[in-house]
Amino acid sequence: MKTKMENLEQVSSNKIFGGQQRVYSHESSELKCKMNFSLYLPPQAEGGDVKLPVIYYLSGLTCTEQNFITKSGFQRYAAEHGIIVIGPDTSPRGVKIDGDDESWDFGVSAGFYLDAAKEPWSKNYRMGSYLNTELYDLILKAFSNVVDPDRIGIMGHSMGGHGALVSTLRNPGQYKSVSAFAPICNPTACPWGVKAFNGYLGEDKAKWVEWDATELVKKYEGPPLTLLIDQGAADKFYIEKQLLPENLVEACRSVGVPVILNLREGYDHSYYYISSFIGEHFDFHAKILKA
Ligand SMILES: N[C@@H](CCC(=O)N[C@@H](CSC=O)C(=O)NCC(=O)O)C(=O)O
Repeated sequence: MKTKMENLEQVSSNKIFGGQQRVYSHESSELKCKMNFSLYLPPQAEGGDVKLPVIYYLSGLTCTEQNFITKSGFQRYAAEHGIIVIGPDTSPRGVKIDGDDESWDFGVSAGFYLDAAKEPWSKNYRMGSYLNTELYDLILKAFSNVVDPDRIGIMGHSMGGHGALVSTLRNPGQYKSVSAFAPICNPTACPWGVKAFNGYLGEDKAKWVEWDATELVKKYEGPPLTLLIDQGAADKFYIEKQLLPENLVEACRSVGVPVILNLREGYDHSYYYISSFIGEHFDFHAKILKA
């Protein structure tokens, strides 16, 4: 299938479950660097005469666009439901900033899907605007023959789960369905979040709450939404209180936002866990996006 944008380069394409798993690259104006993203076209996209729902999948710390497409097995379910799936990268790439590769939970591969406010990060680390405006608009334009702009959902894992929740709550109506695997639910109250927010946003905690799902849900006034949260009970990051799903559930209940928390006995934080339940998440999104 041809796209309508010259700023897009196809990096790879592999047939899987009757559809095409592709990777594209493009020059990002928000991030000021070249970025990859993955795109799965289910078999129903062939011919380009029907508009299909879309799900964005946001990966976690240390990931690129590759982890989800090679490890989760999502393509079987996307093909069954006829859903296009987009997977952005997790941070700007090829931009050298002092300290950007010193730790695995900050800098490269750890963009936290927010717009940094503090120098030197604020010039490039604008993953919030990149995801929710630049890439979102690019997909609508480049794949306008197959993408249904009114049926777009989002999901993610860990840092990407935080990104999915925050993107939905900050942009009411843009994503019609949302789910997350082991999300960082309350970053202002966990070590990963405190480190990232201090680094990217600075010391002003008023800025922090604007990127924290547990805080944002308390003020949510958009269209009705049900949050699906999945959590492995044996996940070391859950046990170490990096994820704090109970805080999000409590905040949702305090304001009457429906939330489902599935605690999965014995499962950890890995893609073994994600691949075990990815089908259930596709069922959840399909029910909303195809209603
Ligand atoms: N290096 C870390 C472990 C890193 C890790 O578990 N990353 C997760 C996301 S964690 C939250 O955002 C991940 O998805 N990894 C990629 C994969 O393919 O599994 C450590 O030392 O513990």
